[in-house]
This record gives sequence, structure tokens and C-alpha cells, in this order.
Amino acid sequence: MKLTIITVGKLKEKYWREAVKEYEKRLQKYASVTLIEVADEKEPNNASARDLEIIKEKEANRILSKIKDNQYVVTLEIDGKMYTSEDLSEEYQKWKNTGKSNIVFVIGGSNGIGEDVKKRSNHEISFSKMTYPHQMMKVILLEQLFRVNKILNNEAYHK
Ligand SMILES: C[S@@+](CC[C@H](N)C(=O)[O-])C[C@H]1O[C@@H](n2cnc3c(N)ncnc32)[C@H](O)[C@@H]1O
Repeated sequence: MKLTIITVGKLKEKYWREAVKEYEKRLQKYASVTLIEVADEKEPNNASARDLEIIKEKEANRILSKIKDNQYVVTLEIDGKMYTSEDLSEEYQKWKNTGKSNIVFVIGGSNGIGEDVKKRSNHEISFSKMTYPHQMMKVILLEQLFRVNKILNNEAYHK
């Protein structure tokens, strides 16, 4: 499987970068992993709802410029479909079986995912109804993709 994760903004804190590096390394055993960071848009003080929409649109255009026509797009959205890790591993296997072997996961910036990316999305996944910081979401997603592969390979890890 070719897995790409697109996120908005750089990981500034060392602890996030180290966690990402660790799970990226673990996941590389099972899939080819590409991590792409697009620039985030500066948010003015007292930004209006319209300002935030414009920010999301600009970030969405940057995200879309990194997505290829042949990629299956999975967006991480709070209102998306929730899975257990076992169910997600079945879904992942389904993607594999149906030729969706080039998958791009998209995590939005601090204001969420713009409409144009949502329109391009083939599948929306939620990791609960709670809001997580995008940096943490990247680590959680990598860990779950690693877990999914462990489950599919019947390897000890998941409990
Ligand atoms: C800080 S959140 C953005 C919150 C924004 N108010 C929204 O409603 O999307 C940044 C990104 O992390 C991801 N994210 C955060 N919590 C999530 C969850 N529970 N499930 C799936 N994705 C989540 C989404 O991609 C989101 O765009």
C-alpha cells in the first residue's frame, strides 16, 4: 500500500516530531509512507467567520495541489464515520482488495478542512466526537495505521 498523509502547518514541537518519526518508522515495514506538510495560513487577530473561510479555502487549494487524480482520499473529520480498530482493519483490507492501494489521508489545520477538499474526499473517518489538535491527530492516525497492519498480519501488539 502507498499511504500519504497531508497535514497543514509544520510540527514545531520536538515531541510531536519524534512521535511521528517513530510511528512512521514502524509503519514503513508494512507500507510506503509519505508525509506532506502544506503551509498554514496566518490567522489575523479577531478573524471574522469570512476570514476563517478564506484561510480554509487557501489551505484547501494547497492540499488539493498535492493530491493526484488516481489517489483515494480519506479525510479525517469529526463528523465522519467512526470505527473500531478491527473494523478499520477490515475497511483497509477492502481498499487493498478493490485496487485502492494509493491512499491519501488528509488532516485539516486548526480551523478544519475546506469545502473543496471535502468535495474531493472519498471517505470520511472520525476518531470520536471530540476535537484533537491536528499535530496529535497525525500521531494517532499513524499509530492506528500501524495497528491496522498488525491486526491484518495477526501480529502481537493490539490488545
Ligand atoms: C483542531 S482540528 C479542527 C477543528 C475544527 N473546528 C473542525 O471542526 O474541523 C484539526 C483537524 O484535526 C482533525 N481532527 C481533530 N479531531 C478529530 C476527530 N475526532 N476525528 C477526526 N479528525 C479529527 C481534522 O482533520 C481537523 O480538521
